[in-house]
Amino acid sequence: AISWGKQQQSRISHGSKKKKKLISLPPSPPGGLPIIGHLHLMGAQPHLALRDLAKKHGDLMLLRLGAVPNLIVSSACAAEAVMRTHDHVFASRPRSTVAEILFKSSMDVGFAPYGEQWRQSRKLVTAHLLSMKKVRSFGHARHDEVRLAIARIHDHARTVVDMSDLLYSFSNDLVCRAVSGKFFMEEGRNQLFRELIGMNTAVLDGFHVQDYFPRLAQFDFLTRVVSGKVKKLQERWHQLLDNLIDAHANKSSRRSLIVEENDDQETDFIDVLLSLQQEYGLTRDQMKAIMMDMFAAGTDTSYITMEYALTELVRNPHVMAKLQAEVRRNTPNNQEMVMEENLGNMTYLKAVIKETLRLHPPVPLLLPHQSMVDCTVDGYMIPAQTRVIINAWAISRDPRSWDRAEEFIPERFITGSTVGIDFKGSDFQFTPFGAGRRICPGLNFALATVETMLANLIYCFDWELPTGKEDVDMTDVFGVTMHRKEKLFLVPKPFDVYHVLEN
Ligand code: HEM
Repeated sequence: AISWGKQQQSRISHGSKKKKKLISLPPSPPGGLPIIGHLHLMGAQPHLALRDLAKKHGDLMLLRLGAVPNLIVSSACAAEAVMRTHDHVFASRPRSTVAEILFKSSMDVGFAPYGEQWRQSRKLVTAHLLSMKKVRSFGHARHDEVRLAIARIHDHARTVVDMSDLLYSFSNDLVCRAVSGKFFMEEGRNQLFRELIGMNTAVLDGFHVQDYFPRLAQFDFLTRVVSGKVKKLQERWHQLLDNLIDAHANKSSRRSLIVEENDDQETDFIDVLLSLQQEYGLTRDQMKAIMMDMFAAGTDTSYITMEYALTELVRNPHVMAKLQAEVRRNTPNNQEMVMEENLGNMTYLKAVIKETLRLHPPVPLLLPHQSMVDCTVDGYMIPAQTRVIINAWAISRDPRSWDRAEEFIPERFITGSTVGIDFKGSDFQFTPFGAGRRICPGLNFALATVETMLANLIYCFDWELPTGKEDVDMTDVFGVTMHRKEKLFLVPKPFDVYHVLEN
């Protein structure tokens, strides 16, 4: 345990009695209060508050939030120490009571502590649900869903369209379709999914006494009320997912299709999980926890990325024009849509998406990590069971790593000193998907979704702000995922895609 002495100095000794080497804890801001510790310093925008504190106290800093010690990581170098050099120590997750109820004792991937159960689920997800091959096999489904979304926009062309709602529905429907195939639309299930996913985000985002004051929580009335609410939500999820699994299990012919490992077919995640049940010894609860993870992790994140990308494009007309030229030049002029095979040469599109993720990482503090044993990082002692918050948002706007860090300049990924920097987990100044053992396994799924949709939005329409609007409000709302406060309303003007060459 950490001793919070006068200077928050817990010193441990190494070596023989004669040669004692003292190692101190990372610096800690003054002003910690009894009981709540540094909680009051976090405010409504913790990513900003933590960045400002780090400027004064260092890139590795220790904060006590309630009763829990938190290591705050605020530079590329410190992030590399935690997610590469000592990744094996920091690859666990802290206990989250809400996640434990929702995901039945953390049988999922995202909230599970490091260990055999997590390793198994993670292997299953990366090898069978989110592999590159599997992502490619959803190409038709993606095109279908993009086509539907584009048709909806056409229906409202030249009027003000709620693009936030449209992009959210698109993202939601695509993940639902990947998980449960054509069943997701039946009986209005996509609406039910939408409601339950929204409720998940709300409970996972909330402040929960038990996570900061574990001992107090057992006597806390509010904790019991919240737990009751989460249990009800969990029951609704389980009813829905049980129905879906049963419907799939009854279609034995579909299952035999997968046993043949015919991955090019669009087989949904439930089909795959059923076919792997024996090999992985999967229980129903595990299957449901993994499915819920896909909804929780896959919907908001992709939607937020598309919404910010479109917002930045509208605010930066020269970037929009350059991207539009690239997308229209690289799409054969007899096509009504951009197909995935056309995306290969669209370097600027990829740079625009990178720049969006740099300025607006949807998960600004990543998911919390936790140390499993005592460890020395950068000369500081980090005790076992320390929660770790990586301020990816601050790091990807850090002027020590980025020129004109606050500006939207996709070109920085094509020429200059930051060319070639990628988000795949080896450039620690840019980790919107995390890095190391806990890196997001949905990266390729997300990219395929965002690239295809964005290319089509830009190809099929010219975009304008509603009359009377000069700019878009960029206020963020902080949470596990951070999104724009205001909805994005835009006016789409259809582009005559068959006359690209003449133009
Ligand atoms: C632009 C979209 C996305 C972003 C920015 C994103 C970002 C992240 C981040 C930051 C983490 C935590 C990494 C860490 O702990 O260090 C994560 C974890 C995870 N993501 Fe994503 N994600 C996205 C899309 C998706 C999609 C589409 C899926 C699945 C369909 C997905 C599934 C997961 C899962 C299962 C985890 C937990 C991994 C683990 O704990 O081992 N993500 N993601």
